[in-house]
Amino acid sequence: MVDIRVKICGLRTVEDVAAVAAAGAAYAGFVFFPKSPRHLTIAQARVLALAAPVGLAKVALVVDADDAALDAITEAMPLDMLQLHGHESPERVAEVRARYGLPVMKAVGVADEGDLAAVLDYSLAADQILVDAKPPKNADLPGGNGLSFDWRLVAQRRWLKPWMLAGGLTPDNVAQAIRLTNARQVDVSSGVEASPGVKDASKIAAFVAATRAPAVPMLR
Ligand SMILES: O=C(O)c1ccccc1N[C@@H]1O[C@H](COP(=O)(O)O)[C@@H](O)[C@H]1O
Repeated sequence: MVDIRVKICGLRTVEDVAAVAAAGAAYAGFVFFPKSPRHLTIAQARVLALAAPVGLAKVALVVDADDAALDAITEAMPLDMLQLHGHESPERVAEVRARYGLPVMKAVGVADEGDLAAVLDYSLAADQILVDAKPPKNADLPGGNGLSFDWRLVAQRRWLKPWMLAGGLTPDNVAQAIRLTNARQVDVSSGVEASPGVKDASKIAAFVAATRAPAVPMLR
């Protein structure tokens, strides 16, 4: 069976970190975006990053962050990856990667086929691509909205860089999403919450377990 690497994003407590590690996820995501119910101060995130066990990769999610903000985050805590979830250009992605010496994952919002061109645009600059649902116009958040896109758009795609599927994934639909898209990495935030910003350990465990289970054939 292929080992699917799971990222659980938007952790806010040390209990969340423990639940993510116990479930066997590969990545823990910390959100630095004040409008998000998952936003952390640097001091809060530092506590969580230091609580993460060896082997759980710590990802800082930022949205159009400037160097001052990234300096403060990266100097305060050990990190394994930066996730850029705003309108960062390929040039800015390359700049961030060079300045901080960390792998960079660039989020690309997808609503239709045309949006996939951006995956190529970022493929040289970024280490990984996060293929997420495009947020609705006037949404407060550029991600973490619990919305999915038509997975058939990325079905069986091969790209230059490793990619991660996100957007509206849940314990109930992730196996089907993996089967349809052949994604080897998946990312979830609201689908494992009891309420916005409040993670549910049983949903985290169920989500990771669902990525390990053989997917049932899709009914057409
Ligand atoms: O989670 C957030 O609050 C967030 C805020 C700003 C940008 C991105 C955010 N989350 C990312 O979006 C994906 C998908 O979220 P969901 O599962 O549909 O709720 C999430 O995994 C984060 O990487």
